[in-house]
Amino acid sequence: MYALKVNDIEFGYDRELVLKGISFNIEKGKFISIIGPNGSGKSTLLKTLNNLYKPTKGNIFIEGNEISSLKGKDLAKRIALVPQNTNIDYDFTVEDIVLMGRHPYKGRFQKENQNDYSIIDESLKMTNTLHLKDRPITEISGGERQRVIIAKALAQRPTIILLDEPTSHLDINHQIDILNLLKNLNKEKGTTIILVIHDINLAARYSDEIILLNDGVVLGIGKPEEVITTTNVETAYNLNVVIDRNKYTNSLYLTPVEIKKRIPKKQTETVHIICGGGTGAEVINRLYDEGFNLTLGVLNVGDSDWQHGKSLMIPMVEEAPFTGISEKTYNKNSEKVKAADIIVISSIPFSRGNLKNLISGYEGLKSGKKVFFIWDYPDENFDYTDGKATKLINEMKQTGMKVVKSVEDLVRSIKECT
Ligand SMILES: Nc1ncnc2c1ncn2[C@@H]1O[C@H](COP(=O)(O)OP(=O)(O)OP(=O)(O)O)[C@@H](O)[C@H]1O
Repeated sequence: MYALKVNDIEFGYDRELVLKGISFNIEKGKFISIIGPNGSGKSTLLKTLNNLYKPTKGNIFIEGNEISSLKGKDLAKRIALVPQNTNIDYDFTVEDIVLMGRHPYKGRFQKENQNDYSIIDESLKMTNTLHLKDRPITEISGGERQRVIIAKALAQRPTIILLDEPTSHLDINHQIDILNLLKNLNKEKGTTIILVIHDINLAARYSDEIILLNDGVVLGIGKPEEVITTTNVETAYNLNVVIDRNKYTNSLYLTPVEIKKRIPKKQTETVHIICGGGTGAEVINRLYDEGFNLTLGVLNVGDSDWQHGKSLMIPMVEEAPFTGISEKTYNKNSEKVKAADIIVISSIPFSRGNLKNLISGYEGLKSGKKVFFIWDYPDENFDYTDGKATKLINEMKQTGMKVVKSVEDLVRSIKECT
């Protein structure tokens, strides 16, 4: 049985629909983030999941029960909402606030009993707020208040906790603190956590699954790597990004990149640059600024030249990270070589992995293209291919490949022959 089943729901505040046919299932014990641009409907969705708003179409099932069939207190024993703005003006103590979480378990006029007080203490302990128990809620910090509101939700003893931007207004240290607390709850108690969050990198790091909302519809749902793709982020946020893995946490890491304005095209020639590992950056910049049409290849996804190419939106032939060039990729690169007027080989390492890149350049040369090689190696011991690469380069030189000493040299030579 699913913790939550959402079946084609629609909802709007006035005439316009804000949720436009949303469906998804959430398994018990999952940690789920809902992300999406401002106004995409995240908070509204969360409120429908807590029955604060009733969908005009579709159904929501909480642990198999249709949400509207559950009485207020029965619903509150299953699901707790930590709202976005928790400004409390009255001088309630922290303990008073957390006591409110026991409301669903009490009859009218019934006083709290010992059991309630031990659950409150346990909730305060879990959120590391026991020491604040007698303090007025108005006199504690934002981070502490967020913990206390979570403690109140815990005192409700729900199986699902919904949180609307629990980390907004918190510094990075307290953001991590709150997310670790939620992750512990999720792991130790099996509580299903569903939170709205703006920080995509934190969502990717903590979540089992992500729901990406865009303009009231689900644009993506699934594991972080299935949802956080350049295409989805571009569609939802209108943002050009590079997606990599964080080397410390190994979670997806997204970096927005500036899209440089393309200068008016001055050249009609296309230059295909064979590069990698940062050897292409300067060549790319110079030829880009000169207005040439550029293509790049073969670059492993995540490579620094790959990132550079992405940020300038240059078409390129890509290979999976840290893998050799497959036959299919090699053929794609050959297509780009054929389509180009000029081939530039940057001072790529003479490694086995790069032999195929050099061979592509050689093919271009044999088919009559102008091929330039930037000879910018610090010493003589750079051939890791038992001499194969050196032999190839020598043959290419004899076939007419032009060797240049620097990028400056390259640009001058290219301009001379175009
Ligand atoms: N109480 C309301 N009455 C009328 N319209 C509302 C109300 N609350 C939200 N809206 C509208 O519904 C749409 C979705 O708002 P919602 O707050 O759900 O988006 P969100 O994705 O949570 O946004 P944000 O990231 O900015 O918090 C917006 O166009 C918003 O203006």
